[in-house]
Amino acid sequence: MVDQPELSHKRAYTRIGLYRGNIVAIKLLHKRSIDITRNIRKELKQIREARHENLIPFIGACVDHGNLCVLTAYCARGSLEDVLANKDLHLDNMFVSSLVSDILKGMIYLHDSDIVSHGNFRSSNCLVDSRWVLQITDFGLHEFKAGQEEPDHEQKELRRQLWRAPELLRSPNPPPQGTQKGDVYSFGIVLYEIMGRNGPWGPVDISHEEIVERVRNLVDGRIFRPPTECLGIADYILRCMKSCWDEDPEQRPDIRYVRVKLKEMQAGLKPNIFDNMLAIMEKYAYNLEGLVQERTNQLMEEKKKTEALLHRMLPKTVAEALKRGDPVEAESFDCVTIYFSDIVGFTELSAISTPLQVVDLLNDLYTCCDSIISNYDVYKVETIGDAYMVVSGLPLRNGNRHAGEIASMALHLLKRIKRFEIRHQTGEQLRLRIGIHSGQCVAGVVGLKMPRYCLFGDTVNTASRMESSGEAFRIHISEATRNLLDLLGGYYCEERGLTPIKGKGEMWTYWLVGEDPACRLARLRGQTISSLVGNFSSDRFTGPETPDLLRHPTSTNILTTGDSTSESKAEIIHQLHIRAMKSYSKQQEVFPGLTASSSMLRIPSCGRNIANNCGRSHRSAPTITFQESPAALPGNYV
Ligand SMILES: Nc1nc2c(ncn2[C@@H]2O[C@H](COP(=O)(O)OP(=O)(O)OP(=O)(O)O)[C@@H](O)[C@H]2O)c(=O)[nH]1
Ligand SMILES: [Mg+2]
Repeated sequence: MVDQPELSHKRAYTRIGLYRGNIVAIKLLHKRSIDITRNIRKELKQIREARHENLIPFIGACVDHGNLCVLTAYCARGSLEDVLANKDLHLDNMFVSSLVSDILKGMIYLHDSDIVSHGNFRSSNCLVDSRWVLQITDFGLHEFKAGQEEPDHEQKELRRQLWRAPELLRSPNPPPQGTQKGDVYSFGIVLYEIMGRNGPWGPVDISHEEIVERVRNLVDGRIFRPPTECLGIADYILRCMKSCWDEDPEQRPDIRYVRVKLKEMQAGLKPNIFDNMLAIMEKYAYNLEGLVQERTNQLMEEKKKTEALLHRMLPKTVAEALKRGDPVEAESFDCVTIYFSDIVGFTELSAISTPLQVVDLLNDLYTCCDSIISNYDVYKVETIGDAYMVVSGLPLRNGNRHAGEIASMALHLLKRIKRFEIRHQTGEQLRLRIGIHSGQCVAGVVGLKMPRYCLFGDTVNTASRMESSGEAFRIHISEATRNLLDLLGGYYCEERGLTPIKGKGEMWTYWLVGEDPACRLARLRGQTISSLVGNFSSDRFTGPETPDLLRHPTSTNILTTGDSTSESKAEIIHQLHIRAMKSYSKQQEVFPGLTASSSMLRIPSCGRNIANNCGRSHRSAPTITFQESPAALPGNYV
C-alpha cells in the first residue's frame, strides 16, 4: 500500500492510498497496538461479509504496531455533509430522492445483517462515489476501534451527539453499536439536513452543547428538535421526518417502514441515480437531436431565402454559376427579344401623390406584373421607377420562341394593366406604353458588391426607343420582331408605317394587336414533346390538331437527353405548357373592352398574318384580339 498524503490534501476529503492499483481511503486508528480477540475477528468477518452497493466496501485492516488503520473503498465526491455544504451544487428532486433512497437501502441491509445497527449514523458517514451512489461508512468494528485516543475527542464526540437519539444521550453506558431505533432517529436528522441544506439543526442559533443538552433533557416537558417551519417540503416527508425523531423510540418506524413512507419520493424515477442520469442524458441527447434538426431546418430555410433572393436578382443559371464560384463571362446572343414599358404621365401622377403612395403604387404594379411574367419564358432585367425591362432568349436560348413569349406576355400585361386599380386614385387608369424589339445582344454580370445581370447592345436602345415612340395602351414593335412573330404564327399586327425613331432615323414599325392563344399553346406542346424525346429543336414547329392541344404529354413519352441545359429547357417548356393550357381553358370568358370570337377573326391590316400563321394552326380554337372595342376596328368580323 502506498500512502498518498499530498493527493489527499489537494483533492481528497480524507487520507488516501493505493492498494493493488486502486485508490483506497485510509482511516487511521489513534492507538498504537491491538490484540486480535475472538470478538474482533468476528467483527472483521461481519464487515467483510457486508456487501451492498450502498455500504462502503471494506478492503482490509492493518494491524501493524503503530500503524493501525482500516482501508475502505474510496468515494470520490466526499461525504454527504461535503456535498450538501457545496452551495455550487444544485441538487434537484431526482438527486435528493436518489440519495435518500440509497441511505435507506444501505440501512435496511445493515439492520438485517449481523452488524444489526450503525450506532454513529450521520451525514459525514454517508459517502458519495463518482457515480453519485451513496455508500454508508464507519459501521461495525466497534471493538476494533475502541480505546482510541482521538485528538479533539471531546469536540468530535459533541458533534457526533448532534445526530444521537435522546435515549442514547441519556444512557450512562450507551452500546457502541447503538440501536436500530437510534439509527432511525439519526436518519431523521440526516433527512432534515438533506432537505434544509443548512446543517443538522438548521438555523438554530445556540451552541452544540446547548442543543445536545436540550435534546437530552426535555425543557418544561417539551421536546427539542430542528425547526421545520421554513423547510417548505412535502407533507409526507415532514411527517416521516418527525416520526423518525419521535421522542419515544417505540413510536419511531423501523427503517423498512421509513422507506415505505418515503416511496412517493421515488415516483417516476429509476432505482439509482446513474440510471436516472442516463435517462436524463438520453432525453437530453434526444432533445439535442431535435434541436439540431430544428436548427438545420432553420438554416436550410435561411439558405433557401438567400438563394431565392439571389435568383430574384440574377438569372438562375448565372446565380448557380456564381454560387459555384465559376466565372460568368459576358455572352453574345444572336437574337433575343427585349420589352420595355413605361407609364405615360407617371411624373404628373407622382407629383400629385405622396412618396409613400408612389411606392405603394409601384409595389402593387410590379407585384401584378411579376405574377404575370412568371407564365412566360422571360427574364425581368430591371425596373427603373415606372419603367419595366424584360427579355426573352437569354440566358437560356430558346430559338425564335423569344419573340412569341415577349409578345404574349406584353398582350397579357396590357390586358391586366387596363383593369389595374390605383389605390389612392380610384377610377384612374394606368396608361401603359410598351415597346418591343428583337436582335443581337450581349449579356453579362457587372459589379462585384451588388452584381447585376445587364444587357448591352443596340437592340437594347432600339427596344427602349420603340417604347418611347409608342402610344399609351399600345404595343409598339419593330419590323424584326414582327418578322419573328410572323414565323411563329398566331400574332396579329397592324402596320404603323415609317416611324421616326430618335437616333435611328425612320423605321418600319407595327402595333401588336392580338394573338391566337391556341397557337402558343400548340407551339409549346410541340416543343414539350420534342424536348422530352431529346429532339429539342427550337426552330421546329409541330402543329397538332385541336383535340390534342388540351392533352397533356404522357409521361411514357419522357426520354430525357441527360444534358442538364436541355433538361432545364424541357422543364421550362413543360411548365409553360401546363400554365398556357390552364389559361387557354380560362379564356372562354370575354375580357371587358376586348373582342372575342370562337371563330376565325379577320383584321384587314393583319390579314396576311392570320392567313400565314393560322394555316399551320387549329382553326376551331377561339381567337382573342386585344382592341379597345369592335367599333374601333375597320372591316367585318366573321
Ligand atoms: N472522499 C472520501 N472522503 C472520505 C472517505 N472517508 C472519509 N472521508 C472524509 O473524511 C471526513 C472525515 O471522516 P471520518 O474520519 O470518518 O470522520 P467523521 O466521519 O467526521 O467522524 P466519525 O466517522 O464519527 O469518526 C469525512 O467527512 C469525509 O469527508 C472516503 O472514502 N472518501
Ligand atoms: Mg466517518
